[in-house]
Amino acid sequence: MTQTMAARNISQFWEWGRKIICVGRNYADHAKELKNAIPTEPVLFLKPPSAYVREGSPILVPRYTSNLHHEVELGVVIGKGGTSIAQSAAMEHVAGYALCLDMTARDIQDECKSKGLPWTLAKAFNTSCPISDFIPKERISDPGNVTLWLKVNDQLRQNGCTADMIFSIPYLISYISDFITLEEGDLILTGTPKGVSAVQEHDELQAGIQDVLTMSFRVDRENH
Ligand SMILES: O=C(O)/C=C/C(=O)CC(=O)C(=O)O
Ligand SMILES: [Mg+2]
Repeated sequence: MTQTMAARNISQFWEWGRKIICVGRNYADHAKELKNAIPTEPVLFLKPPSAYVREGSPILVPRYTSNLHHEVELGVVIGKGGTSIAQSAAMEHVAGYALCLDMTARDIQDECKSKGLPWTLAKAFNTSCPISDFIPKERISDPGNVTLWLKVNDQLRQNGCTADMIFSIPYLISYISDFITLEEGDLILTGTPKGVSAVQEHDELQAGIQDVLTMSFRVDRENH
């Protein structure tokens, strides 16, 4: 019997087990609301692919946090890998976008920061990266100027524009690829604008990118 491998489809990149590279403090208004200095270089951290959660499944509040925050972000999906990518060529490496949440256990992050420890348990737990459907590149003509918003139980909490990013998407792709080889299917989370706040079990989160797409997630408590 011959077995054929199903062709991999970038529109399901979250199934590929690739890297999720996150940029922090990339909006001055968010850096200020958390009393952080404006960065002079991108702040990077990682999430594992097990962080992905798709619409229809809940965001689970880890049992060890009592302050889980939402952060709405534009995700950039890499279509062509590379190392030391020039800024001028960076957009050729983009296959498309996704609307993403960088769920953050803020109390754990604060504790890690005060002890000089990594943010892994604050940022990389299961379901810490809710994502929308894949958005083909052609559907967002200027990713450097789109609005992102997030509501909790119908109340608007975040409403920002990617034009306010400190480091642009081409700059981030070039910067990251100097240190970490980018591969097809990797996702870059480009940072969150101001308005982050706590979510609770049973909350309903809705988020959107301009007139391109919306997504919804329910919050549940982890029960093991
Ligand atoms: O330094 C802090 O207190 C918090 C930083 C973040 O959580 C950074 C982000 O993930 C972001 O800005 O999107
Ligand atoms: Mg973030």
